[in-house]
Amino acid sequence: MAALEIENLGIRYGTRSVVAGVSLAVAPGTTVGLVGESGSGKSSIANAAVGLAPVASGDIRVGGASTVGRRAAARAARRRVQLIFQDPFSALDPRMPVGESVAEGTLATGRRWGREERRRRVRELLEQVHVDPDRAGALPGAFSGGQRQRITIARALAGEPEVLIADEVTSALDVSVQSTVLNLLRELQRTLGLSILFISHNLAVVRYISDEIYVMRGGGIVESGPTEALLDAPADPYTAELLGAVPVLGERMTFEEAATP
Ligand SMILES: Nc1ncnc2c1ncn2[C@@H]1O[C@H](COP(=O)(O)OP(=O)(O)OP(=O)(O)O)[C@@H](O)[C@H]1O
Repeated sequence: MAALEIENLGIRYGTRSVVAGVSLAVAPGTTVGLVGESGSGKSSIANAAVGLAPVASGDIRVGGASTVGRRAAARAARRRVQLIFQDPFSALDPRMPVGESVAEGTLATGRRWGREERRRRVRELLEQVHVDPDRAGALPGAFSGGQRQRITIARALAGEPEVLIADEVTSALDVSVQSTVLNLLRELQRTLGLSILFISHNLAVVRYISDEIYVMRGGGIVESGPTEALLDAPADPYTAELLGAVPVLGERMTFEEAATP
């Protein structure tokens, strides 16, 4: 069974349809990339998975359980998904010590936490994302953009998600910092067995991290497949166009070179 399964999804804001007939699956412990131009509906899909965008038709399931609707079972299924947003500068409350932000993330587990147990958990999570746990009392302003993004990842992990949705998580970061965040996600996936839906408009970034890729345009999927097969022989002209716009990561090219627009 897929960790995340989107079936024939339709999303409408009022009368405006922005996503139609989208189906995709993330197998357990894998990363699926969702790539496409701005406005193609990627973020709407991410938001719909956690109940922040209106599902007009179809279904989104986590481990077989539907996340759509107001029933308690759907709310519980939505808690099994954590979303990490693009902007590490606005994602953390500037007046709240980062350790408290991470501690808040544990609420999504639905369990009660003792004070000492939570404190230990926050330290462990910060260590997991390579942020010094002794800095848990510092405000977000004391950290760099890359560190803040890692702290938002720690907060998402605090909810013990089965599925992590990363929406343009590297877009606001300098290219030199992007690869450290991507490598962290790869490492966490290995150690925690996470399933990841990784959303970006940047094909080089998606290629670096994804086992499979879905290409989106105008609210629908135009093509999908295993990363290398899809990029070696794109069947859709739009994929070829996206591919033409970025240098290909090769043996001689570093991630930084390939990701620089
Ligand atoms: N809350 C909303 N209300 C109305 N329209 C919205 C809302 N959110 C997004 N849209 C519209 O839905 C369409 C898809 O937007 P979405 O953000 O999902 O695309 P995207 O591929 O993630 O693009 P980007 O990378 O720019 O965020 C756009 O035309 C956008 O204007």
